Amino acid sequence: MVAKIFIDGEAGTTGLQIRERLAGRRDLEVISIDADKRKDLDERKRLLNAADIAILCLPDDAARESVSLIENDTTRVIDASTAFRVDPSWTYGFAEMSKDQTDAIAQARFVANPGCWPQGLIAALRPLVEARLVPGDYPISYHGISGYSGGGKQMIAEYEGAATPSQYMPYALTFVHKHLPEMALYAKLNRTPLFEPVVGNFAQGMATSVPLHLDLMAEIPSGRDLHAALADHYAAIPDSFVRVAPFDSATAKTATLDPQVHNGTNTLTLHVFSNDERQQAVIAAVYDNLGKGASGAAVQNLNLMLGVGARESLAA
Ligand SMILES: NC(=O)C1=CN([C@@H]2O[C@H](COP(=O)(O)OP(=O)(O)OC[C@H]3O[C@@H](n4cnc5c(N)ncnc54)[C@H](OP(=O)(O)O)[C@@H]3O)[C@@H](O)[C@H]2O)C=CC1
Ligand SMILES: CC(=O)N[C@@H](CCC(=O)OP(=O)(O)O)C(=O)O
Repeated sequence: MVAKIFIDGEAGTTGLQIRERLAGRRDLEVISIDADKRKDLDERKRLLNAADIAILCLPDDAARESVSLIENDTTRVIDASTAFRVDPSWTYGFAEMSKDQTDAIAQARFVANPGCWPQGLIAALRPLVEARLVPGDYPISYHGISGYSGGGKQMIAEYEGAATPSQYMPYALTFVHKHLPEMALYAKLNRTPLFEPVVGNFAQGMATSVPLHLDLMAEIPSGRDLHAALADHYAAIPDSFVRVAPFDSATAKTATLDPQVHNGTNTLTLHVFSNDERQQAVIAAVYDNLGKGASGAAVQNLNLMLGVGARESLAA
């Protein structure tokens, strides 16, 4: 059976990159909405109900509207927005998060695709919290830089239309970013992280970091302990797109932290930097905001839900 896929929001930044990845697939048919009916409620409803899997690439309110338009009990949904990420009746679409998550996504009817910022934090911290190397109440700070496509069509237009676009723009300095509940829930933190995001003057890609004062841990881990816990976790995940850079090369090659290094792929690489004498470490993550951060992850989840090869349409 050829699965019917409808991308609601296919003309947006995330939707377009999903379309590109799915072009040429023979196991599925992308059913498209006419350009002049993109926001026509009846037409969206018709296509949402005709699809085997609907991928929502919309602002939160429009994504909620799409879900409410589904009247059958068969259309499955992957939602790229923030609307359902901490909803317990949805399955969180970060396949590498735990050993069971791949199967949970494969079976799920409603999958919430992860946010771009949360993925770097969850990838870096959840295995360390589960291994009790970092306590859940540790005061986490999370910093990162994203390409401007992270802000969708509007931010792309602002940057590409400006005579002198900002090179380095910190934002969310009220510390109430919409991704905080998702970060805390899935990284298993019971204290809200202090999050300081930055947008840079480049289109795509991101690099994030979590600094850790190891002397504040009950049992002080070494950098190698942190690295081993992360490497063991991701080695046990089938078809993981999360890689852990070798410990030694990570400390030697900071050039690999270029936020654009994984653009066009679905790879997320973690690096562990540490100084055991000073009892300090940083876990860094590098990935594409429109790869593993959004469109790539959506295709990874689609592949799991369709039961096809995990790497179909995805460059690693
Ligand atoms: N960009 C990124 O890196 C990431 C984005 N996301 C999430 O993915 C979702 C889409 O983001 P992104 O692609 O960046 O956003 P864009 O603004 O680039 O695209 C959103 C699209 O949705 C369309 N749209 C808006 N309202 C409606 C509606 N009521 N009915 C039908 N279509 C509508 C827009 O049309 P129009 O332009 O005409 O208004 C636009 O084409 C968001 O929830 C975002 O938070 C998640 C992770 C990363
Ligand atoms: C650079 C930029 O503005 N990024 C967006 C996040 C993009 C993203 O991840 O979208 P979701 O909110 O759906 O996860 C922000 O910080 O709000």
